[in-house]
Amino acid sequence: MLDISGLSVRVGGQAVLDGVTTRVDDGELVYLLGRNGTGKTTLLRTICGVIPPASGRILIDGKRFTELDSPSTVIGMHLGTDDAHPGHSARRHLTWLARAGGIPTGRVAEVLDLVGLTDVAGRRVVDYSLGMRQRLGIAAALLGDARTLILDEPVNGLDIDGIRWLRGLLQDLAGDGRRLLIASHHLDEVARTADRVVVLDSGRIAADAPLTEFVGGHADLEEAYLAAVGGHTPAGVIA
Ligand SMILES: Nc1ncnc2c1ncn2[C@@H]1O[C@H](COP(=O)(O)OP(=O)(O)OP(=O)(O)O)[C@@H](O)[C@H]1O
Repeated sequence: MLDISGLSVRVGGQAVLDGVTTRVDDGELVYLLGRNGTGKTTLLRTICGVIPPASGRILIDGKRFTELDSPSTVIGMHLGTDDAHPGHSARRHLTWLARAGGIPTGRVAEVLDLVGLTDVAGRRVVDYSLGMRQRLGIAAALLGDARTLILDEPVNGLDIDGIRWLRGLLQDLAGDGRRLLIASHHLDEVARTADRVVVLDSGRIAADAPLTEFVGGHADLEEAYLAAVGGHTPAGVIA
């Protein structure tokens, strides 16, 4: 289980997350929604140990990130499409990540295959399209075969086939009992696959409910989302 409790985060002297409490259970596909600048990426980066929390607690299988012996085999992360050195090939990037994470390099070919990049694995990342870089980021997240997966807007840039492929992959991963927390603005995908949605608004949890319960009496997911964020102009960071 991924368990987040009373999490507050300050970035550049300003409060970005305030008292965030939620969890992702085994086999759950949870989408993190919210307006631009409301703290989704900050939450995902804090879960992945990139940003230290000001207060609160994040437990992954009962341990804090800093207590994990082999983080890449416990939590897989895709936090952006520009993580790879542009002059390196996908294969070289993943091999480096595998070595750094203590993962057998034989796994590289497996994840390249899983994301459909085998045929272009020798090409430099600078020549990759956004969709290909998304696939590479997803491959990196899958490298350690971790049971907790954190993905920041993985749908962006994927073509229609790619979106369909990713949908199936995410459902398979959740079906295997993995827990997934995914930030997204793509409500079509959320409506198709989410078990639960968590909505952030100005750094606080505005809603956290199973998809069917969240949509509830609203016409559709979009209406439910807009009701959850109050339909107001975003206030930016917390005062
Ligand atoms: N390195 C930083 N320095 C200063 N402020 C930052 C930094 N990173 C994020 N912030 C601020 O934190 C707030 C939350 O940003 P964050 O990227 O987490 O939002 P988000 O919900 O992921 O947005 P989006 O949907 O646009 O990706 C914003 O006000 C942003 O300006």
